[in-house]
Amino acid sequence: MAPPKNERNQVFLGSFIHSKKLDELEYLHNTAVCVDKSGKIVAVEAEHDVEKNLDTLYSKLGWDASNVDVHSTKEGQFFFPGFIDTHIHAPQYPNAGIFGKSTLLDWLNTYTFPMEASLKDLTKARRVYGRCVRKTLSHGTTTAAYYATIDVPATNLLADLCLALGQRAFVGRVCMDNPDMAPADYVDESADASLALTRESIAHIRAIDPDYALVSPVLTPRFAPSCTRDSLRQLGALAAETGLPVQTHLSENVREIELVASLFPEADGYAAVYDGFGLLTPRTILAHAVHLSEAEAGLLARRGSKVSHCPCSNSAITSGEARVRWLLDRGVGVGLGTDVSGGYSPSVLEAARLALLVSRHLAMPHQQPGVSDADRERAKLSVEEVLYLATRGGAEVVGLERRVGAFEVGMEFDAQLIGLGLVEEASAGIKENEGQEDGGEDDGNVDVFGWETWEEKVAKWVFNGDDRNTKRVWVKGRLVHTRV
Ligand SMILES: O=c1[nH]c(=O)c2nc[nH]c2[nH]1
Ligand SMILES: [Zn+2]
Repeated sequence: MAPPKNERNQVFLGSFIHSKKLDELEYLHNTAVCVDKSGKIVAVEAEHDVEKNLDTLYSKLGWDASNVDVHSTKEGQFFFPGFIDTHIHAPQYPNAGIFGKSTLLDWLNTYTFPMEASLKDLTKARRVYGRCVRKTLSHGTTTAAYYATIDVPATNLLADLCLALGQRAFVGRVCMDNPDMAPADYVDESADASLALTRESIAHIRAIDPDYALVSPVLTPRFAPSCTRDSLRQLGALAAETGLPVQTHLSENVREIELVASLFPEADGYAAVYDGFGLLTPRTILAHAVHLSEAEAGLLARRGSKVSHCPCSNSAITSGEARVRWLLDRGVGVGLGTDVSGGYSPSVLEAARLALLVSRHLAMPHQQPGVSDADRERAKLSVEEVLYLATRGGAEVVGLERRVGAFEVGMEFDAQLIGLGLVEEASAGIKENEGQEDGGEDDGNVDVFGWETWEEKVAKWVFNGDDRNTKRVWVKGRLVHTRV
């Protein structure tokens, strides 16, 4: 069941920050963003004198003031577009933080497949998926591209929960029909069975959300080694038939790449395997893309396929550093993925901060032999750039760039209200835990003294912020999370 529809129009007043382009944030102060009952932004009035102009604004929009809810920011607060997690495995959520010293292929067998298989139990699946969706919402994730499991009822349950809890989502039943790459109790019986089950899950999602207004299916071959040629061929045909998005993994780990070369010797590289089956489309989300060749990056750019950069996972399970600047320079769209639970954190803010740090590693002198000093320096991503990847970049990766990612007329209102702790002059250094003693809000690790520029406040949020700063979250104009 979907959350109740808004019966009222809404005006959000105060400071709004969003990406204008890759390296530029726009700061809109004293601004009114008007959102109609359907969740669409119908007006953005910058430098709005609130008291004077609200009535004028309502009459311009044909709104009756008695049917409008007004939300204002408090000092130190700002609205930011909701985050887009372009790659996350909901059934792996209980394993977040559990990976030891494993790398991809042994990690899959040791931790991942057993946990995913166990979610055939729908009681367990409900507990895990409910927590995962609520937790990601609390971190400001308004859109998530989820992998579920091979199990249809559990996959459908994840879609139901996203709709009920109000998160915009892509939900994919995982296809894996290669018995050599999976435990006996966690594998599709055949390529035909894999496709039939996938169609079943698509039909369920179409039944609960006919226009895919909030939740959409996504075709999900796990990765090339998990799938037979027959299932990859049928999935490519299904992508062409339905126009549905596709998500899979690409070039994450060196041993995985060797495995792909041995399983698909006819293909000229890992990306070419997918291309040969029609799976590189403008709606394809490729997670990781750490070790791509120049030819593969060119192929992705020509096909319009996009990359989900997962710096947390790539660091945790020792996969490597994806070259984000290098991909962007070649015309490949990039967004951020938490990749729970290869990645240990469900937070896209954490992914943004790690994307920035990993880009600094690429700029270090011992890295990338043969690359010039200037090009290494260019690898560095800024605060503005990683926030772009977390919002507009992600929207492009999941094909929603016209609908979400910024505060623009015509877009839908997917947003988070961010609050940063202001250190009071009078009490600073006197009381301990002053927030709690005052009964005030817990603003976590971000301390703002009042003299910072807005650019500095945003940088402090990116490096020290967490879900304690995410006070409220809206999807399509509906309030879906309030920090208590
Ligand atoms: O990060 C990853 N997580 C997975 O679940 C997976 N499966 C194949 N390749 C994978 N990579
Ligand atoms: Zn993954």
